[in-house]
Formats: sequence, C-alpha cells, structure tokens
Amino acid sequence: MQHKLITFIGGGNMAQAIVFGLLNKGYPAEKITVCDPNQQKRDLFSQKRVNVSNDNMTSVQSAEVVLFAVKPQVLTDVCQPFTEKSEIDFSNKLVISIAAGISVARIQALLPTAKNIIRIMPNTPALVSQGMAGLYAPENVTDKFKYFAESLLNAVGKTCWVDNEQDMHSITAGSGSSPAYFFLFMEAMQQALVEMNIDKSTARLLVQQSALGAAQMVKENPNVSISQLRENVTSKGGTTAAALAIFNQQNLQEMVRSAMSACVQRSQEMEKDL
Ligand SMILES: NC(=O)C1=CN([C@@H]2O[C@H](COP(=O)(O)OP(=O)(O)OC[C@H]3O[C@@H](n4cnc5c(N)ncnc54)[C@H](O)[C@@H]3O)[C@@H](O)[C@H]2O)C=CC1
Ligand SMILES: O=C(O)[C@@H]1CCC=N1
Repeated sequence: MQHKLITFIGGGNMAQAIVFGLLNKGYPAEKITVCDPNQQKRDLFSQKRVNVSNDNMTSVQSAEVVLFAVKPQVLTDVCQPFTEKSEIDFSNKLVISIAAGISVARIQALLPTAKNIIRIMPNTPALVSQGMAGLYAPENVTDKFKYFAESLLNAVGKTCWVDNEQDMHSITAGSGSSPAYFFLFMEAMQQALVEMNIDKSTARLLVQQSALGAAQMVKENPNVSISQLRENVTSKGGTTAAALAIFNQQNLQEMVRSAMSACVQRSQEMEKDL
C-alpha cells in the first residue's frame, strides 16, 4: 500500500489499535503523527517512534490524510480551530472520521474546504490484524482516496463498503461495538467456569481457545452455515443440547436482536443530538 503522511487527531483506544496494527504491518512510523493533549497517550506512541504532538493545527497542516479519532462529543470543538483560527485548507487532504454517529454532512459543515471525506467504522481487533471496518464515501470522493482508505484498513483486518450512509449505524452494531459483545460472553463463560472450581487462568484459556477456534472454523468453512457448525457440535440428548436449550429458553436470539437494535438506535440519536 501507499504510505501517505497521516495525522491522527486523538490517540485513544481506537487510534492505538489502528496505529500499532499498521506498524506491525510495516507502515513507516515516521509517516504517522498522533496528536493528543494527554502526555501518557503521546508517550505510548513515541515509544514506537511515531511522531507525536499536542498541536493539532501544525500536524494537520502538513498531513496528506487526517484521521479523526476523538470522541464524537468533542469533534465540533476539535474542528472549530481549523477554520476559525488558521483557515487550514483541507481540499487536497483525505479526511477520515471514525466517530460513531457523525455524518459526512456534519463533518463537511465543520470543515467546509474538505472535498474528500470518508467515514470508517473500525474495531479494536485491528491491533492484532483481525479488525473489521465498514467504510462509506459520498460519490464525490476520488477513487484514489477510496482505495487508500480501504487498503489502510485492509492492512489491519477486513473491510466492507456501504453505499447508503444510513447503513453505517448497522455497521457500528456489527463492527465497532461488536467485539464488546463477545468479550461480555467470554467474561460470563470465564466466571461460570471459575464458579465450577476451574482456576481463573485455565478458565480464560478454555474460553479464549474455544472462541478463537469457533471463529476460525467459521472463517475457514465459508460454504458451511454457522447453524451447521453449531449442529455438528450438538449430539442429540447430549451436553451441548442441554446448554443450548437454556440459551433458547431465555431467548438469546431476541436478546441479541434487542442489543444490536439499541446500538443502532444510540448511533442514530448521536447523529441527531451531537
Ligand atoms: N473504542 C472503539 O472500540 C471504537 C471507537 N470508535 C470511535 O473512535 C473514536 C475514539 O474512541 P476511543 O478511542 O474509544 O476514545 P478514547 O477516549 O480512548 O480516545 C480519544 C482520545 O482523544 C483525545 N483527545 C481529546 N481531545 C482532543 C483534542 N482536542 N485533540 C486531540 N486529541 C484529543 C483524548 O485525550 C483521547 O486520548 C470515537 O469517536 C468512537 O466513536 C469507533 C470504533 C470502535
Ligand atoms: O461505544 C462507542 O460509542 C464506540 C463506537 C463503536 C465502539 N465504541
């Protein structure tokens, strides 16, 4: 992939996952700058030879790509100085936002000179090259920038494009937020094993390997449905059937549907309210 000069505004959890994931894949540290007011966050990056700064203005000025990785709630305050204080020209830069629930129109209003704005909804497994990111670009964005954004995220996982920006809400439920659902499930399994007298680290290993193995089986058997993989584990009248009966009794499927709908709804609210 091309190694453009990229400035991250915000060096928190998601920026760390992407930047460290990119470094692991050989993206040159000297081409990346991370701006964050928090010294401890900056130290995490400078330890890896990434350029750091607490001066957003200067770092954005020299960037070819500016990636906004701040909380959606602060995006307005973060962008205002670019237009009000120094009139930075974004017209030749690729602007990427990973902020949940912030539309392209909103970013365009905050950065009127920007001509190429792409929204990406990544997730933290990018850190271990197993990320999943949904991308949306309005029609005016050049193919060259779309290709760059896609290859950036492909370097740390898989990607998919959506044509309709409204679908980014659902993508958030399926990429950005979804590792947390699996972590919650794994926490619950670990806790149950501990209560069955399995020591905590062995419980963690059992959960980790089962989750990893199950995901790998889904990945390596694209022509086998996930239901079939489940059925292959489930002997009639056996142990798995006993466990699954409880999940079904408690309507796990409905619980998952409601949880993911709540995620979408919150993203939609954020789009309206922030
Ligand atoms: N954490 C996740 O799994 C995912 C997060 N996102 C999105 O990524 C964005 C960042 O989320 P996190 O990394 O979780 O948040 P975070 O709170 O870990 O990181 C945000 C960072 O922005 C910094 N910051 C605050 N004001 C700043 C300013 N004026 N200039 C530069 N940096 C500033 C903070 O010091 C902090 O380090 C959010 O918009 C979120 O919606 C998207 C997908 C997944
Ligand atoms: O929870 C959030 O709002 C962010 C966006 C997706 C994952 N974390």
